Amino acid sequence: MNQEVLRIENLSFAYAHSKLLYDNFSLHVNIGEVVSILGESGSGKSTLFELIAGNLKAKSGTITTSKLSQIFQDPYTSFHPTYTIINQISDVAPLHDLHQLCHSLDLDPDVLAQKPHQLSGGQLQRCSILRALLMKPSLILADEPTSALDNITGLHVMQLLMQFLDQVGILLITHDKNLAVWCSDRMIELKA
Ligand SMILES: Nc1ncnc2c1ncn2[C@@H]1O[C@H](COP(=O)(O)OP(=O)(O)OP(=O)(O)O)[C@@H](O)[C@H]1O
Repeated sequence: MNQEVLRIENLSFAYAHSKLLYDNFSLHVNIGEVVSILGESGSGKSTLFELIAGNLKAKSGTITTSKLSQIFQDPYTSFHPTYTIINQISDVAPLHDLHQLCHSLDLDPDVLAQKPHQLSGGQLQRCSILRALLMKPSLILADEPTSALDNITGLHVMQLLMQFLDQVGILLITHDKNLAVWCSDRMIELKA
């Protein structure tokens, strides 16, 4: 049976004094699925994540979500610059599966003792995925997780993330249609 990790039903939302950005919008994500959200700048992709994360309140409709973790576009701004990676990860997540996950993510555990600027963008984005997975989510919201990386590194990071689809569903924001076609079960194109 499909295990649903996100259900959005008849969502409507507008920022104050602005036109409706979402009007009766519905979407669902199951474990094992990658659902991509595409759309030009200003079409409301980041706003959707803010609504799902509970940082914004819908005007009407319902959003039902399982435990979620987020991965952001720029790994350098996802970590505090002055603390080591391991300090920042241990602040928010239990470390039981750390070594096994490092292995799956092709990450040398020694890099976790470093500070963010000492790592490459690809290494640091794998650290963001590590942090997200240690929180044991069933839903991952990934906002342009590969766009700060070169194509080959980005594809590798996406492949590593997709290994965990037996445990999670992924909602992916991307501008990259080729990436979306390659990795998605479903694609939703928002209009500005
Ligand atoms: N806090 C806010 N208050 C008012 N309007 C906002 C706010 N945040 C975003 N908007 C507007 O809402 C619309 C959708 O913005 P959003 O950031 O969700 O788009 P996006 O598709 O993620 O864009 P991009 O691809 O450039 O990141 C835009 O017109 C934007 O100007």
